[in-house]
Amino acid sequence: MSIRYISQKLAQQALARTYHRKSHPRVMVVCGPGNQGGDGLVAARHLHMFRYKPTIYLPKPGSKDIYQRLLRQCENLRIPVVGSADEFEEGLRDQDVIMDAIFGFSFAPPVRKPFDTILRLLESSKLPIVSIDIPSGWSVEDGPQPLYTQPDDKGNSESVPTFTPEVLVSLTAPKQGVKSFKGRHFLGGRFVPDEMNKKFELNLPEYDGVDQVVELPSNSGKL
Ligand SMILES: NC(=O)C1=CN([C@@H]2O[C@H](COP(=O)(O)OP(=O)(O)OC[C@H]3O[C@@H](n4cnc5c(N)ncnc54)[C@H](OP(=O)(O)O)[C@@H]3O)[C@@H](O)[C@H]2O)[C@@H](O)CC1
Repeated sequence: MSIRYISQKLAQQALARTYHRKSHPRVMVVCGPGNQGGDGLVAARHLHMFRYKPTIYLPKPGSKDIYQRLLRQCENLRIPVVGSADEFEEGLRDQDVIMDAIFGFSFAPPVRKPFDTILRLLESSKLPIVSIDIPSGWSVEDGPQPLYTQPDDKGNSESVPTFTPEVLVSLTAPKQGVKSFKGRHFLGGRFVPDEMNKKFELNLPEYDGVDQVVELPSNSGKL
């Protein structure tokens, strides 16, 4: 089984440890077009299997075959999928928590449409947010930075707010840019060989029993 197939399930596990399905059953899973969006689709499927009520928002579905197949699995389970920003904004009124699976480590500013609108909606939402790997819009190296839209034909660009999630689920190892993160921070990806851990001085924590996620000490993006 590949790293991707294992790691995709971890976001659901970390969310479930923080937001119980009885208090927070409705989860809006916002999926980007890359591998992180694929992780979001797997998390949505697992949330469904664990009796949450996920809704998927796909502003720009990924074109890879695996992405399409992951989406098909969600559709087969009748997990609702919304495609427009209006539906998303409307749908947010009936949610308990947002899972941010928009951008991971391949995000490169400036922000292209329609993701500027989506990041604004997330920032203004009063709902708790669980981000996968790195909060969308943050720099993977430098954390939250001033963010702008791609310049229009006249060279004008607008500022786009960044948000800070309540919960972060780092995959494999926390990224440099989340050192300042102060919310609940989980790490998933119990598949790094000891040799690699030592060689790159990752200083990864021990996982308990057969757990696939481990909670990191509060206020510590650094291991
Ligand atoms: N690979 C692995 O081994 C593992 C990966 N894992 C997970 O995958 C994540 C990395 O996945 P990734 O590399 O596919 O890219 P990702 O961060 O999802 O987004 C790229 C997409 O975003 C888009 N986009 C970018 N910039 C943009 C902008 N300014 N404005 C608008 N759009 C923009 C860009 O779209 P496009 O250029 O196609 O329009 C592209 O398709 C990683 O963080 C972790 O979560 C785990 O499962 C562990 C194993």
